[in-house]
Amino acid sequence: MQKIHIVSNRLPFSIKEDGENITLEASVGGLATGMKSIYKDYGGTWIGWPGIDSDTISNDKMEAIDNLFIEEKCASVHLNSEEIHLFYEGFSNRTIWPLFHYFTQFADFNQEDWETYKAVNQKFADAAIETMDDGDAVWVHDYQLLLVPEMIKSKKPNVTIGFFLHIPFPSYEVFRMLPWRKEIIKGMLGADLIGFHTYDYERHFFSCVRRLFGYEISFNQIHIEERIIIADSFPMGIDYEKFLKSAQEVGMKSITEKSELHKELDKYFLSSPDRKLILSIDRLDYTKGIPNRLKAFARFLEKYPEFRQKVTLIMLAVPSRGQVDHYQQLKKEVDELVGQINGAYGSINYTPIWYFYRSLPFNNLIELYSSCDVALITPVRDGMNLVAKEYVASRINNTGALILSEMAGVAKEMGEALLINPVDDEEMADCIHQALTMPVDEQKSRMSFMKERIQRYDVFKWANEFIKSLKKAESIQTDFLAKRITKQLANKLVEKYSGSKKRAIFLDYDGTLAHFKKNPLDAKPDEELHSIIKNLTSNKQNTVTIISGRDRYTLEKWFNGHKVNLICEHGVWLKTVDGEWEMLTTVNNNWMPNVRPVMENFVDRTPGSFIEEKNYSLVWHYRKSEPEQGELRANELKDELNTHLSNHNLEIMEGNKVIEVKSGGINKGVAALKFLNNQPFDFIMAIGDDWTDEFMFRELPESAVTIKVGLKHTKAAYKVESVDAVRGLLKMM
Ligand SMILES: O=P(O)(O)OC[C@H]1O[C@H](O[C@H]2O[C@H](CO)[C@@H](O)[C@H](O)[C@H]2O)[C@H](O)[C@@H](O)[C@@H]1O
Ligand SMILES: O=c1ccn([C@@H]2O[C@H](COP(=O)(O)OP(=O)(O)O)[C@@H](O)[C@H]2O)c(=O)[nH]1
Repeated sequence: MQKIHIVSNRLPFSIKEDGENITLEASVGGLATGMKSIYKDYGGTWIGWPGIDSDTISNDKMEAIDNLFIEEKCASVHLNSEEIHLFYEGFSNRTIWPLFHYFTQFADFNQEDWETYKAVNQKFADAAIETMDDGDAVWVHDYQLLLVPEMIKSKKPNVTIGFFLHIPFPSYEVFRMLPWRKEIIKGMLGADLIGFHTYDYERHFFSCVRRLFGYEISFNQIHIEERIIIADSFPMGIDYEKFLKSAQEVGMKSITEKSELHKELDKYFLSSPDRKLILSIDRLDYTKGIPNRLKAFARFLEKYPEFRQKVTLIMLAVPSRGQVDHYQQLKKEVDELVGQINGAYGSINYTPIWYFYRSLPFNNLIELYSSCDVALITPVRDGMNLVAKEYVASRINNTGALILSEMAGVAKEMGEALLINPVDDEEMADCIHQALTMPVDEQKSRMSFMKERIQRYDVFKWANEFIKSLKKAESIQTDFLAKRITKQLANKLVEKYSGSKKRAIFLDYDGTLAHFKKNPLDAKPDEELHSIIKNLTSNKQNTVTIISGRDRYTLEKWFNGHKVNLICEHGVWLKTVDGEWEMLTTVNNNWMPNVRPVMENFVDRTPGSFIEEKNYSLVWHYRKSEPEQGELRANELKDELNTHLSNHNLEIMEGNKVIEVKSGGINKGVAALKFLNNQPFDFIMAIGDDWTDEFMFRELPESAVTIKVGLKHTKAAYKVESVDAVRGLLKMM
């Protein structure tokens, strides 16, 4: 990996104008802080939108701004009024944002917005492509740029791409509402590594990938024909030391050094020693649960009147996305609620809510964090929520209490906070009471646990862990490519094949010669496969064997007329070209009456699954079932079977969406060796796709050409990506 570039909607600087003078001001946000260490250390460029409407400024001024960005190793992507309206306010913030935060009733599905979203994503991708060399890596951020990974990958397959989603990834039941759901997933899958804040978002993503595309997922790897994609969770952190140090500095300031805000806070506490402050900070966004929070605060004042006059809520609402109607409506609602509550509970010398509708400079934020006794952070949904971590980091003596919504990603890491349901006014009101009356020892104990965690996993660690995984994703892909049969390697294998005189060729059927079908009986050989087998078997030097888990009647019917040997049921039966069926091993099936009812119970409980009965095995198929349920039940079934099988010499085999129970000691490896029977073959080749084929790969002599179909870990010497690639190779022979 050479340089690492960053692509995000916003650049990490904002433009400051003072008359004619234009300067850039560095953002202090978490993303900007974490990424600066990455793109500068790795000599990359940060590609993004400078945050201005290119229609509103002259070309000269735009050029001057671009040059300022270039000095900071940033490349700007210009957006005009229409693009800002349809891409940023439109598809990003009127479609994806509400939908991914479960505000389905707010989500617009507008074709024009979608078209512009695609076009603007292409603009970002093109800017990245122009900046990158082969071998570089790029880290793309967030929901505004979901299509960028695929757009880059399709033009530059030799760069490694990371993607991080900063907002929740919703459950499939919500995601499926999106008319362009497949395109969005395809866009993300252009990345080699996809990161989320929490495991819940990750598993929702996997579930969408499975349902929409049926791709195989093992552990956290998605297997697509020619690529492996890793998805993982990386909970974003903050610059812990910076918050801690700034809070220490604030604590040491003399009266004259203090800001106006800080003096006001001091005055508030001095006026009565038992006064308390509750803090609320967020962008004014409907996902942040501000109206519910206000109602709960009002309920608290109503339910615990002894706290009136003594407790004030400081509410900082930072203006955000003001052109989007739902944000305008929220502003109105919040203004009204604050007015009502202050009207109902306030007096000449007491204002229950101090409401600021603006952003505050960093130092003021620290003053608020360190002065407030309670932080009330109650989003209805939030990808992470860094404010919660910043509050904890700024509590230098470990006092204070954090009330946190269980719907924020950060709640997963903050088990010691007072976790609440953000729409439950009553619970929140009681929690406010609990926080305000919490003994100091308890505050310190809870706070110190949380602190330790956010100190360890800070924003730098977060960024470095992501890059480490990106490098791992790159090496997994390289390993695959090393075993992969390229055109060149295929030519070499064909040369070896042609130079040999007596050849044994073992071919698995499903997933190797034929694509999987929902109903296994539909996977019969097509014209192309018949002609491949005909061609291979017409060469007298070839001994071709189909070696499969299937029952003998099906294979005999399908390959009737071909000069091919058949090994069925994983090695129980053999039929040579002109011979009759013979058993390769002696087995009995007196265990079946015990096992069948167990499987039947699983068929009843798992819609779409069914039992296949072979002569010497029973198979439970779940390809047609709901994917997660199928896997869950498969594990359960294995567990249950183990308890029933202890008296028999049986084996449980896990194939591709099947669990097969058969007599022990039978497998494709044993069968292949018996078949070879020490004959002098000078070329042995075996191709297979699943776990049952690994027996063959292991047992055959080292000189054999063993080939795995798919990207999973294997004993085979080579890998090909698909059934079509297998057919391509066989056609060359
Ligand atoms: O760029 P804006 O439209 O002004 O919005 C500001 C940012 O809001 C979102 O923040 C998210 O990222 C945080 C850090 O990972 C996370 O803590 C929070 O829960 C998210 O909502 C958005 O994802 C960013 O792209 C915006 O720039
Ligand atoms: O006046 C303000 C208020 C907040 N913040 C910062 O805005 C970020 C908010 O991030 P969070 O993850 O909590 O929510 P988001 O707004 O990204 O959804 C935090 O780093 C705050 O310190 C800020 O810079 N100025």
